[in-house]
Amino acid sequence: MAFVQFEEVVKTYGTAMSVNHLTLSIREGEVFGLLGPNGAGKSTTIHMLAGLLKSDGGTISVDGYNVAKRPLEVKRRIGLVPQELAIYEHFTARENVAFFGRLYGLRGRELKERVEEALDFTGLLSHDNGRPSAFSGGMKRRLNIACAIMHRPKLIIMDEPTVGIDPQSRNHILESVRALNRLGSTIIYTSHYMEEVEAISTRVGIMDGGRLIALGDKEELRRLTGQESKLIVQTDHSSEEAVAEIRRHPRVSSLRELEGHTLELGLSEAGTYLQDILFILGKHGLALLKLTREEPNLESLFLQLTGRSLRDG
Ligand SMILES: Nc1ncnc2c1ncn2[C@@H]1O[C@H](COP(=O)(O)OP(=O)(O)OP(=O)(O)O)[C@@H](O)[C@H]1O
Repeated sequence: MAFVQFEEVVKTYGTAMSVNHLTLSIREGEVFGLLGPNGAGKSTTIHMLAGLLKSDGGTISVDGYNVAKRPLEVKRRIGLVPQELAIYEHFTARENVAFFGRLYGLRGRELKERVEEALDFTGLLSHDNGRPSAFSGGMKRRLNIACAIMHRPKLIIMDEPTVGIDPQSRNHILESVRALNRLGSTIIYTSHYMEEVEAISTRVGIMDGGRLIALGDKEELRRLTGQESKLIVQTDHSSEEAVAEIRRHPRVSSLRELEGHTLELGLSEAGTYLQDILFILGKHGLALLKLTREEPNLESLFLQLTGRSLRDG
């Protein structure tokens, strides 16, 4: 059974449909990446899931509990890391995490242990008495995460947790997403950074204009693009014989000759090829100057589905 289930969920603002009949199942143990440009409906979707926003139609359930009918059961299972920081500047890091722990009903030794655990997990233990006003943007985000995970939720929802932060904190956050998942939490993660989503998600949903326009694991999405991997080969000079021979290789499905003694090869699915190509180049006395492989990515899939770039928004 799905751990998170959206069934024909709708949210409208005035006449505009921000979420348009969304049906989506997320299994327990997944790191689910929700990708889409600004305004796609990602935040609206997860705010409805977390019970912060009422849907105008359809149903959402978490672990079998209907979000509208059993909000407390759902909230107990969810840790939401919001896009806007939800921490108190005048509390220390430790006081912030403890504050959220009390909201979740934790007291005494259990509270103390969980605070320790959450600070340690987010790498903030040595800054526990510092106040967020003196923290970097990345440290504030990590504190935001500590507050959201301290009750060990089964489902962690992160809304663009790495926007505008330094690379070190970004890596720390991505690493903690993986670690939380290994510890058993299901993760839903929104982003418009496709590299990030590609790197950490087990499955990806792509939203645009309130609709889910693609869904699958990386391999399924790659097949959706219908695009091949490309190999770009630059040599010191050109040879027609070498080109003819490479063109006949069973894995080479297309070949384009580019400027500067460069070939662009489209590669079909199975089988080895690199050894053979290098052998052909050597046989015809060509020296290899540069070799790069380009994989189709989520950006190209989005472009193909919508005719727009993800980054354009
Ligand atoms: N409170 C609101 N009132 C009116 N329109 C809203 C409101 N909240 C969101 N919208 C609209 O709903 C649509 C989806 O917005 P949403 O914030 O869910 O997108 P998003 O994919 O999360 O984008 P971002 O990456 O910018 O957070 C947008 O067109 C937005 O303008």
